[in-house]
Amino acid sequence: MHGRGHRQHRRHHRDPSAAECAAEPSSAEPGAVLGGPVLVLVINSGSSSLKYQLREVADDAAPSPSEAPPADAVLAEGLVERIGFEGGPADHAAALTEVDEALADVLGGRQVDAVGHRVVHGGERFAEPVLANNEIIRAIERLNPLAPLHNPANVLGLRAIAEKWPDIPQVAVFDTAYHRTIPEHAWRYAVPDWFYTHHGIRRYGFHGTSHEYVARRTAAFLDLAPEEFDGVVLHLGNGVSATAVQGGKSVDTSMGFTPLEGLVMGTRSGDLDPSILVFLARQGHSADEIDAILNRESGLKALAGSNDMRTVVEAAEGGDRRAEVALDVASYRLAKYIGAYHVVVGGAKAIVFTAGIGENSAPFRARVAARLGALGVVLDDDLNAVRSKEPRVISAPESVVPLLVVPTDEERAIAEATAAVVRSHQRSR
Ligand SMILES: Nc1ncnc2c1ncn2[C@@H]1O[C@H](COP(=O)(O)OP(=O)(O)O)[C@@H](O)[C@H]1O
Ligand SMILES: CC(=O)OP(=O)(O)O
Ligand SMILES: [Mg+2]
Repeated sequence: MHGRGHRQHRRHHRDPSAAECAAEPSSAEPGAVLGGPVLVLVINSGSSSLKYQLREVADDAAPSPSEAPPADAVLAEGLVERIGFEGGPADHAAALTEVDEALADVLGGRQVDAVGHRVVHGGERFAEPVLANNEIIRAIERLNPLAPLHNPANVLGLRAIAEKWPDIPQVAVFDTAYHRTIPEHAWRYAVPDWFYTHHGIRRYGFHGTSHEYVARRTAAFLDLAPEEFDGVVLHLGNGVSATAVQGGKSVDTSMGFTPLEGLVMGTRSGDLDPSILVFLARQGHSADEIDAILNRESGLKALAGSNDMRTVVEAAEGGDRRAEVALDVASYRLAKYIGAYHVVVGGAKAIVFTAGIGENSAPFRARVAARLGALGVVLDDDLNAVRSKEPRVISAPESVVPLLVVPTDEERAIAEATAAVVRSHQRSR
């Protein structure tokens, strides 16, 4: 790993014979990948950061996480932060140039077969990953106002790559897609029809790539077919969302029209009385100000002064009252949703923690578990303290509903979806 300020680029060393064999089918001509491994560059652009991963997807890789991918599937990965801020690259195009430089070494003249982008908002139109062209990119751009922290950066990433590598197929993988199975009684807000018919205002839900991957991986861990899994998946990262999964499908989720609704997040408020917005507007705050306050200045950051769960937990352990209250508010709100979704799915077979906080913060998981006594949940403190990258049980054997930690891997899911789209496109030509 070498870092220049806010950059981290990591190259993974692998068996040279494997690299050679992988180099064979890779070419700018997408026809060459059919049947062979597909070399995918995964781009996950945030508002001011860009995560990437160079991954090889084996020809027999089904989009099922029941088996671990080969240890050497990831050739390189990295993170560029502070895009548009002092010390960071000027814009996403400049960030991509840095990624390009970091990858030049690893690729050594090879060309990637495809680029897979995480796109946060796919609106009503996109229910599946799609091959991106100018028209698709414009359609994604029209959704920018619905995911202001995310979609503009996703569009920039798609355009910058199209300019840099015009012949490489690009696939957009949508956070909203998995939630297209949510029934109308769960997606509809109780407002006049024109909200929906004129503005598309409904619950869409996000983090779908992660929720779907984790639901499938959990089913495999429990020895169930994906469609036999009913449970509650908690994606606790910078953005936080809970999904009610029934029969392997999303039937409700805590984020709504935008990724602001629902739970307490790093910098987002989650649920609040909508009258608060009207009140603030009447006090003279502009729409942009209100938007910025609720998306960037709220959540843990507002309650405890930091959006980083590690800092908040340390502060609470050191006796900081604001941090203590922040953890109480966040864990209480999460427990309420878990209770609701246990009802929604007709009895969860598991409650599953994932993403940065869910996978790593034993103290936060313990605070949530402590509020689930009415469901018969019993945490095992020793199991909860185990640090591992593997799916695991953290509840006691007598727990009526088991608590699990199941690591997510959005990059793997995006890479596999991208390879599948490119292959099916080739077959249909
Ligand atoms: N070892 C850890 N212990 C506790 N919290 C952690 C740990 N590692 C990461 N986190 C928390 O995870 C959150 C970020 O989650 P992540 O899934 O990486 O977010 P995103 O991908 O949305 O940027 C932060 O609140 C961070 O503090
Ligand atoms: C949709 C969303 O909130 O994404 P993230 O957690 O990456 O901010
Ligand atoms: Mg995330």
